[in-house]
Amino acid sequence: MRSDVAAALELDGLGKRFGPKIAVDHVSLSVPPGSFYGLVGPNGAGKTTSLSMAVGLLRPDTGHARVFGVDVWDDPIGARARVGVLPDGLALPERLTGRELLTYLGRLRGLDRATAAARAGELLEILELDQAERTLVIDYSTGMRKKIGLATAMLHGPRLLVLDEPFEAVDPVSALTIRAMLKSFVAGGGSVVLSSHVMALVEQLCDHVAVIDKGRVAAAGPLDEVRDGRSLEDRFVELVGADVDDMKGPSWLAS
Ligand SMILES: Nc1ncnc2c1ncn2[C@@H]1O[C@H](COP(=O)(O)OP(=O)(O)OP(=O)(O)O)[C@@H](O)[C@H]1O
Repeated sequence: MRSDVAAALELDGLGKRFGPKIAVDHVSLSVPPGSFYGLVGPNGAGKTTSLSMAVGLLRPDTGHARVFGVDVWDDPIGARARVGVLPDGLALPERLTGRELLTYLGRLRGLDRATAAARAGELLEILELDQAERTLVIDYSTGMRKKIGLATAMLHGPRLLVLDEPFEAVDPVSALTIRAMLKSFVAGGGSVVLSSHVMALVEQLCDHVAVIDKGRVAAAGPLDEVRDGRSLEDRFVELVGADVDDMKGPSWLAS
């Protein structure tokens, strides 16, 4: 496949088993370049496992993942240059300040000193982390870690961002900042794939969506096609087969 016409991200029959548990069962998805793609699914559906395989962090048992036509396992360096990743539970060097971390990672990714410093400063300011200039990453709150993780994903100027729950634990003002940043990234021709449990957010931000359930793709495509005239939440509940009438708390808590 030629990279100038390729999907931003293509998953082709990805599968992963952990012992007897089939976490991901032949997932195939195509993310068009320039799209804002949401991945939703119940807890344990296989979203994180799929995204980890998609960006080369976890080796699949079956299938392939390609970033702009570049196979993430055949050409990991080529693929990594094109994608920025916010993984679940990102491990960061903790004994650095946010600025030191971004500058260091920028240099590791081949940016010259001046560019690394300028991008670090700009990202810290946009994400409102510049106040934490003298704070070590180990002392960051969960939301601040999410924001610095997002900054590390963007630092090398990739054309695709793959973000596992980027809004989790982020305060509403920061969430607005991140949304605006991602929207302008897409408006400028970038592509975003993100997972989220917040249907309203996916509905507002994304133009494409995939519903993952029990390791499989239950539905995927343009948002309006997947919603099929309903809210995403209603469609989601319908697709994953939740019995809303049967939902109740423990009997001892009701009395
Ligand atoms: N390293 C692992 N070892 C064993 N089982 C795993 C491992 N990672 C994931 N699983 C299992 O694979 C399944 C899919 O997990 P995954 O984390 O991909 O789901 P998810 O859709 O991201 O869930 P959530 O929305 O709760 O984050 C789950 O049943 C999980 O317990």
